[in-house]
Amino acid sequence: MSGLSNYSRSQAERFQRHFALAGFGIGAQSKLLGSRAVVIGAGGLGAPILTYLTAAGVGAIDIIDHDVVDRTNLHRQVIHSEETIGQPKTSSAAAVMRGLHPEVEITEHQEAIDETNALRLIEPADIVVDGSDNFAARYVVSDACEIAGKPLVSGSILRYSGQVSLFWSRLPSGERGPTYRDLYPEAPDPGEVPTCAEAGVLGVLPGVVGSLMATEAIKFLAGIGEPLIGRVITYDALNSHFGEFRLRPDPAREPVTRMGSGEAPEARAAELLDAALPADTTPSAADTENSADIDFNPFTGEPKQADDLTPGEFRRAAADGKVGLILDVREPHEHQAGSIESAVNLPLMQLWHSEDPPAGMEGATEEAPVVVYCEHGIRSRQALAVLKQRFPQHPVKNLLGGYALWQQQ
Ligand SMILES: Nc1ncnc2c1ncn2[C@@H]1O[C@H](COP(=O)(O)OP(=O)(O)OP(=O)(O)O)[C@@H](O)[C@H]1O
Repeated sequence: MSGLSNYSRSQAERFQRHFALAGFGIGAQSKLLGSRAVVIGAGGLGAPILTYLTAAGVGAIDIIDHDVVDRTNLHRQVIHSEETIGQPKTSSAAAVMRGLHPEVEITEHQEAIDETNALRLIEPADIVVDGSDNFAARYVVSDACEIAGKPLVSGSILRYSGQVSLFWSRLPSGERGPTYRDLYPEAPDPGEVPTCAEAGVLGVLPGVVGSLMATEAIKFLAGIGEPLIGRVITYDALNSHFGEFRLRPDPAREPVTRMGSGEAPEARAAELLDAALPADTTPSAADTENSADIDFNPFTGEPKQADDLTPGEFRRAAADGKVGLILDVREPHEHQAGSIESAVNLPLMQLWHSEDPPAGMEGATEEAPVVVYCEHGIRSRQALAVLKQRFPQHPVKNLLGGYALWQQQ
């Protein structure tokens, strides 16, 4: 379907404002009508995602959710209603979607996505949109998308804040794009991060974050604009603040090749680092002998930023008592395997979901800032962006090249 003559009168009327939109028009609309989105979760995020994908004219939408509608869902899951309490969320949502756009092809999967069915469920997707609310589902969906090379719009919310990104492991350029595992390599231990049921969530928040997710999916399918690849948007409703940080694939992370294989055993971490580093970015002897001269992160190739400290600069600052707090944002097992003396461990995931400044941050000053580090200086840059956004009064620096480079010296 490409020309206007291919549209029925009612469809032409329905999409008139898209046709009139400069940069969109009949071409982009036709791409939407010819595409298929697979949406996981018909809950808080799923409600705006499913509604807007349907209204925008995505031709086929698969809904995956195993749950039934509960009254506690209704303060945010606005696709459901009092009348559908007790009914499967898939059919409750599908009824609203069919009312909105009868021509959309809806497939209901009333089942939980897991390691056994994920590849089958996402197989028909032109884009996957994850509106689930737990780590197990997010890793399964991310791993399946990485294996199948599917683009994935991912979002999460808790309390008053949320985040969105578009992960695509197999970029059209042939390069590897970042995935959820590059943002959060491993799931936190059970109980480490509270759920929305435990910590609460502002009812309107999934409306904002889910709408951002729907926007990214629609842009991607319609082929317009700049996709949110390699960037993570953060939203803090309490302070009315949008932030953004960049995300790159971790070169030390082994690509996921089969379901359930995503988490590299701890014992292999060092081996993986050596094996996965691109040859031309391995720190040379000269680089590591004189860290003051390093003006790039040898693990990513990224140039040194104004808020980066080389290992040499960090050592000198620490020796002069000019470090307020050393924050290790790696996972606890990484911290236990070896860490910088007096560093406080606060994994990135916990940092992200915590509202309070890390203990000890209050004392940080321009002369003695917080220094944040991870294994290769990738997660720590995300932590730095989060800390700067939330607590701008406390200066923060990033350890260039992370623990791996510091230790090599
Ligand atoms: N593995 C999964 N497969 C499919 N759907 C899932 C999976 N895990 C979670 N979901 C669905 O994702 C949705 C997330 O919605 P939301 O975050 O609003 O939480 P909820 O589970 O409905 O509510 P609450 O946690 O308050 O009981 C839910 O409808 C849930 O059933």
